[in-house]
Amino acid sequence: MEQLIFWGSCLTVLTIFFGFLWLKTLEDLPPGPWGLPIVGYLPWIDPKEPQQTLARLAATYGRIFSLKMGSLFTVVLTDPALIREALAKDVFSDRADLFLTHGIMDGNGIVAANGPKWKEQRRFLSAFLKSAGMLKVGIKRDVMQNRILSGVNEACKMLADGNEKKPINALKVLIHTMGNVLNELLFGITYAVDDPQWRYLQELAIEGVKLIGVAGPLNFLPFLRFFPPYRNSIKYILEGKKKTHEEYKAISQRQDEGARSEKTEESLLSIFKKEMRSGKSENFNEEQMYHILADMFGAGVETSLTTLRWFLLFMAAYPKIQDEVYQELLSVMNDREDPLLNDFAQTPFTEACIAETQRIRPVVPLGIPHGTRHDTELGGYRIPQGAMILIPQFVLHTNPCAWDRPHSFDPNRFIDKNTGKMIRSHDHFMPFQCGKRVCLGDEMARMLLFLFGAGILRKFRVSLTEEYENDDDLQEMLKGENGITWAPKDHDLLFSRR
Ligand code: HEM
Repeated sequence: MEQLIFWGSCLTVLTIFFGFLWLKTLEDLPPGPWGLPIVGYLPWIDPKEPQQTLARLAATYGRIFSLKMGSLFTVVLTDPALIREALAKDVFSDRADLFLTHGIMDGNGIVAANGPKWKEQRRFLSAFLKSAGMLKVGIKRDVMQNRILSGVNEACKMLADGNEKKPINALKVLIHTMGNVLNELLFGITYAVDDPQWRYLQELAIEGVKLIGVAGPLNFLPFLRFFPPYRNSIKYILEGKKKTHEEYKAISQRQDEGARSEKTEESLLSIFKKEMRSGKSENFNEEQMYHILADMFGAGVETSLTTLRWFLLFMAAYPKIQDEVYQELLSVMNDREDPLLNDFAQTPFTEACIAETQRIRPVVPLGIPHGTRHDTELGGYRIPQGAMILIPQFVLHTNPCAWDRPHSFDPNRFIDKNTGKMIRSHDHFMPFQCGKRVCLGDEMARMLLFLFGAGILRKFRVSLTEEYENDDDLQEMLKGENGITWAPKDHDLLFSRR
């Protein structure tokens, strides 16, 4: 009996001691909800609409809070000033240790890279995009404009070829045409619409992004990859990565064997290879080249394409707003059917509709996570090294203190009532994030969205099919679906020639 009391007392003292030590580790961390061992807060995160879970937590905990995603300590920032302060610093510029970035991409490419390698590759890509015409002014900008317009024209031709009473899934048209704008930029080639290899790459882009989400359990509990249904998803993603790299290798070999043109010489592939041959840096190697090309294609096409699909969907859902856009385009373009980048400054309502689409349906509603390089401090709290930093765009974009009726589609909120001009900067609007790692292609994204959006609406009236005449069905469809991006559910639209 005495022995039992002795061991019982020892156990109690040890429990209190270790409990105290554990509580000490939580001291000064941002507040937040408790979770369970191993899985953390994951069981409470709505897998279909994780952005809604974070919005609810933000309403309770405010501008900065923390939670465990699996065993990964996560800090969520919902205050624009804190976000700007953090993302301007080197210490917040890494990527968090997710299965997607570290397990599958192994820190290669640009999106998953960290430290000096990331800095070097970012500098190289930024210079490349500028030389390719991603500029606010200058002659080179026309090169980019023409490149995009050839995609817009092909898209409009494909939409016009359809019977205007027959609904069209715009995804198929846009992924081919917008994808080819990026193919030309990255490889100097475009694919024919029925090229089987291109069809496979498109399918991969459409299906692959559905399989793993930023807040998905696989990112935090990598052992799940051995169990169904995750096993099949990972198999598909890894197989896709391998086949994509094989296709890039084949393109590269064809060009080495003489299949060259002015366009291939100016492509990212060609410029990367020159850098590789110069031997200046070990980060310019073949493996990294395939990752960079895949990253640029994924980051450029998936985001812009999904935003454009949301835009067309909202235009179809709100025909009066669409008519206002059409009238504005007509007043600036008159008989000219192809939009130009210079029209952008004179079409504030069109620009406002694109911005409102990005506000209400940010394609990355939880943002692209960052990670901390070493222990640091933010907003008066301690942030440990290796923490994941989430910038939930959806929470910022729908904060009721910053936006009137945040869940209504209302482009006029971006129009200055006195001047009629577009309000370009808004504290709580960050579709491209900000700071050191801000989207590298933000200017090109604006060009793509305007030229494709205005080009299509100048030529076509876009409408919903009968399927969505009932408002409940429409609202259900507008909830979209979450993967790497938040995309509209599969749908068809009617395109009638103006
Ligand atoms: C509507 C379209 C787009 C949206 C909403 C978007 C949004 C974003 C966001 C939120 C990030 C993360 C920034 C961060 O980590 O702080 C990002 C990164 C990136 N974006 Fe975009 N993007 C778009 C289009 C493009 C285009 C057209 C390109 C290039 C052709 C591009 C290239 C990149 C790259 C390379 C990164 C990684 C930057 C890095 O890790 O340093 N994006 N984008």
